[in-house]
Amino acid sequence: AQLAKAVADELTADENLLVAVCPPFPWIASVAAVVKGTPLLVGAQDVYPAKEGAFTGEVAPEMLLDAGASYVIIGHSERRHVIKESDSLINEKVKFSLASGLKVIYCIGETLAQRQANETNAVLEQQLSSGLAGVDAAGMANVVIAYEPVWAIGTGVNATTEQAQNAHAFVRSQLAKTYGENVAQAVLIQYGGSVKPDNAKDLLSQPDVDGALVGGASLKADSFLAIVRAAMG
Ligand SMILES: O=C(CO)COP(=O)(O)O
Repeated sequence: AQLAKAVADELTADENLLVAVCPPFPWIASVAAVVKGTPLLVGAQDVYPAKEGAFTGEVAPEMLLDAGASYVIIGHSERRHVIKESDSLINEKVKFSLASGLKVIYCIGETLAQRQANETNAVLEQQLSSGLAGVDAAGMANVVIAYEPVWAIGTGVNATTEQAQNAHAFVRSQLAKTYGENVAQAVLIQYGGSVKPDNAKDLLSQPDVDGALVGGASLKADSFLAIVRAAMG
């Protein structure tokens, strides 16, 4: 909550900029309390797709909304690869969260082996179609896509501006095929994976890179704010 407050204190409202922090579950309510009335929004890192029931250890969308979250990250690479969430569970989470009134940050991205095998676009296409199955064009108004190449997350090795732009342009072209050009242009596509103050400006200046999903560099107010400033241009 201290970190979120330090960030919120420095943020000025800007209609062209959305900034959210997504703390682990135990801190959502305390973070939401300190950023209330500021432009800083709050999200969760995961959710379970049920309103209520016997799902010990899981957290429902209504609980997140009640705690003050408006966003939820779904399909993060660690959920896919470490926790072994299936495409169908991820899709249930996306649909249920949207129906519950949460905005979704839907993460996709290829592993190093998939990139080296030239499978990046195929993986992105598959993750988009499976994760967003059943989401209509209106629903996409509440979806942000985060392109996070798995090999770039927490490694210090970010995608080059060209790799990021190519992947983002491909994602947008896929969205255009499914939802039409207007929806595709309106969807925010964030890049994530070793975003730092010194590479944020170059990455964010790419035409199809609309934002950043920041991990390690978000853990210090100074570096997170430097990235926010880079996003402001
Ligand atoms: O996974 C990420 C954000 O969710 C990225 O993490 P890093 O910025 O630490 O690479």
